[in-house]
Amino acid sequence: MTAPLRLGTRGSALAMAQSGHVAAALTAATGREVELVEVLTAGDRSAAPVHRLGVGVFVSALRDELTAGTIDFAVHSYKDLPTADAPGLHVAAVPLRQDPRDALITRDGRTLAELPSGARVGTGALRRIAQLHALGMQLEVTPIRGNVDTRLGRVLGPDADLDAVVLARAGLARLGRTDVITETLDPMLMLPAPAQGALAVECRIDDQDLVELLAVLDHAPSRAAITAERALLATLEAGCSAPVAAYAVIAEGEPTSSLAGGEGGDEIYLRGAVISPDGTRDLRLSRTGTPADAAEIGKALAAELLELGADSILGQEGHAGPGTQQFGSTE
Ligand SMILES: NCc1[nH]cc(CCC(=O)O)c1CC(=O)O
Repeated sequence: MTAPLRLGTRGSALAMAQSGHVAAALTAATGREVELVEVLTAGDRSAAPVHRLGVGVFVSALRDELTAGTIDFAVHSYKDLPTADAPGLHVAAVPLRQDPRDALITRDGRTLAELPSGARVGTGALRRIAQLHALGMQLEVTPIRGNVDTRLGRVLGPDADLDAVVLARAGLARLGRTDVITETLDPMLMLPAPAQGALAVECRIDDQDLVELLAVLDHAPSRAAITAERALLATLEAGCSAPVAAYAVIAEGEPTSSLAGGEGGDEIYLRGAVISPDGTRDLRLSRTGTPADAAEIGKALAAELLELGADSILGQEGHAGPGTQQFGSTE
């Protein structure tokens, strides 16, 4: 009998939900048993704001265990992964992405457009703070952090002190809590974080059997979308806590018809934004191409944003220079 595969996971409800989901899918597809191994990360131990904890608090502990061989694979929220490659490790699968949009949860059921000026909206992510300010609604944006329940408590709990919070819809979906959502935000107004809603299933690159086994979980269109979004982020030399947003959609083309002489084929549509935290500078562009060119499309869109001055917006944020590894999501 083969020993169960050891899946390292953080202990948070969200991490356990997504690891459990991947474990079940792998067992269903391959018959291999999977055992969850809880790993404590510095991010779980500290109450400090994530942007101060810095580098990869939610990721590096799992990667250390992977490299050391105490676990066989790990599941990350893809948007929390730094753009730099992790030596010796490989993202063996990008499963079907969940809805990547952000969700608004309000205390009294008002939609975003119905919030009065001065309404207190909680979010920790610079990307969300910037886009909320860019709406020009004079919202009072309040930094918050903590796990999903803590954040929801700020607006739904008995001690609610905020009018609204913004959270990733995908996180709520994985926890079975979409019932609390007042409004799923239009990406034209609130463009998601690069790779939001996607998972990365990572193992050691030299574990060839496992690389092949995990590939059954890969969803090619999701991987192409994430490739484009993260190429944009990497080319901007920005990290997952920068006020950078990107969202790629893959449209399936008509099957090739020899009668019509059509080429058919899928198309990728990538939208990207760089917004100053106060919302006064708001660069948004989009680009289309074929999914096979996902990385090039992301790079090209980033280059266009840089031509329009994206670097000076990112520079205001203590933007690190080339070669600097950027970690640490405030999402
Ligand atoms: N660092 C927070 C984080 N990382 C991943 C998710 C859930 C969404 C996803 O998997 O993309 C969240 C919560 C949030 O943004 O509300």
